[in-house]
Amino acid sequence: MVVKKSTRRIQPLPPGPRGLPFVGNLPFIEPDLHSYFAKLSQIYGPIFKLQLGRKVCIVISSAPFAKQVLKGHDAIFSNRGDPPAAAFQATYGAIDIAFSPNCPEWRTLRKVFVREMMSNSGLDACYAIRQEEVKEMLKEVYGKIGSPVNIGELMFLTTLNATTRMLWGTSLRGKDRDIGDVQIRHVVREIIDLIGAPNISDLFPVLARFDVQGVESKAKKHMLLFDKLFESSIGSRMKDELASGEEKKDGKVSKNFLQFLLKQSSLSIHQIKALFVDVISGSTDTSSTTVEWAMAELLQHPEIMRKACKELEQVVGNDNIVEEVHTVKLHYLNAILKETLRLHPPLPLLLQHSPSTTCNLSGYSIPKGSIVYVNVWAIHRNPEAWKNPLEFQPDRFLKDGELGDFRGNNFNYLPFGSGRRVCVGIPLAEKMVLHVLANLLHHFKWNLPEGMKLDLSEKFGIVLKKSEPLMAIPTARLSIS
Ligand code: HEM
Repeated sequence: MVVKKSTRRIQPLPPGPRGLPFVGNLPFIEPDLHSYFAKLSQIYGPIFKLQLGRKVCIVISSAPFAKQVLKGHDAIFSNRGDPPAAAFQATYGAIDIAFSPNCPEWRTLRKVFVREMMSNSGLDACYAIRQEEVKEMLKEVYGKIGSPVNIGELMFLTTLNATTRMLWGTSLRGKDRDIGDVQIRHVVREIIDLIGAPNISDLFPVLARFDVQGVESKAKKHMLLFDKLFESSIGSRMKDELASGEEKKDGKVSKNFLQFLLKQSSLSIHQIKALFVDVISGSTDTSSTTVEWAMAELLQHPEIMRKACKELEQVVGNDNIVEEVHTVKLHYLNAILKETLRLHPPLPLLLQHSPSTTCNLSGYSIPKGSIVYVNVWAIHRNPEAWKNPLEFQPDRFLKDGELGDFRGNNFNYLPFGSGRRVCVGIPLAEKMVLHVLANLLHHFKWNLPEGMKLDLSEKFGIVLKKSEPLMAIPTARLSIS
């Protein structure tokens, strides 16, 4: 009998540090994963492997590998694997956009959201809402002239109220509300923290049903409040006698997204709620951390802040408040936003990707179901791609327009990811962040509280935050208020 030897070569896994039996590399993991992974990539190269409990984790730290994952093999890698238990709870069983696998239901939900809410016409239809919320925010800051303002919180609540109004027509402001914006802010933050926190039950599937750290039960508890909020907004919308799809306010007719969603027979109520979780949690923490980092960098670089204010004077004029239409003409402010997203990408590792089948990347085998992180934080600081990468220099984006393409075509710059899983909220994020930032700079002069030193250190989580919230003191710049 002739035994034919297999000629197929077994591809190796990427290199990586040796771990211990059973737990793998878990005992050596440092809390700031983005910088820890960047350190490991200096030793093991642009693709390396860690064994975290029973899970294989692959970390990508270069533009060419990011391109292979997010473009070349995008169909395979545009899955999420087993989502963290907290994410599963928060998204009604991963039937949302962010944690669902790449499947027909996911594609439909993404398409509906992008086409109806994020299109130019969808966003134009609710411009008045965003403008009103920005005015509310300015009113609040005028009321705090001379006292410290928590910049991240200010942006968080502005985005939260604008978003809920765009979604279902009412904001969460007002003392007489059952569930207020501050309460929801707490829940959103808790849920995002729980999704980002290391959970032993996620890494050892045999432990999953024991919920060792109680992460799953905490997420369930927080979701009760969210669900109550959604139930009341969906319920009242369904009962609304004006369910024909229009809400009249001050004689104006405005539409909201829920009215449209309820008419889609292809979507279940659970999918609609899961989508709301995505939009609220996807928009608030990311946008608020971006504005907070931008303001922190501007306070650190007064000459850049002065240049931004000068541009505002020229484009907007000192007798006007900033409208969204102005923001496209604010080239320097746009460059400030891009530089902020480069140095402080709000999702430093994107969301986890996971191949639906074992796949080969430059000779390395990436096992089906492994967790793949793209360390955009490290890619954005690569000295081979960026001159003086650690310095805050918005001008770099003025000189070269293509450098700042954040829609996923430049693999050295991926603050919103790329490919099938690219962020669905880019148009809204861009509008809201620029609009708020422009108004904060145009209306007020900002200073740090007496004796306070600016701390630019980071705290890792799914969303990369400032370790200390930025407090800054406004004084009025303009005579209009
Ligand atoms: C500065 C603001 C924002 C930043 C930096 C940001 C960044 C990102 C990133 C990096 C991803 C993951 C891409 C990947 O996994 O490869 C993502 C996904 C996502 N973002 Fe954003 N985002 C922002 C604002 C928003 C807003 C305003 C919304 C909602 C209106 C939103 C909704 C989502 C959703 C639903 C996903 C999941 C997409 C999917 O898995 O198919 N984001 N975002």
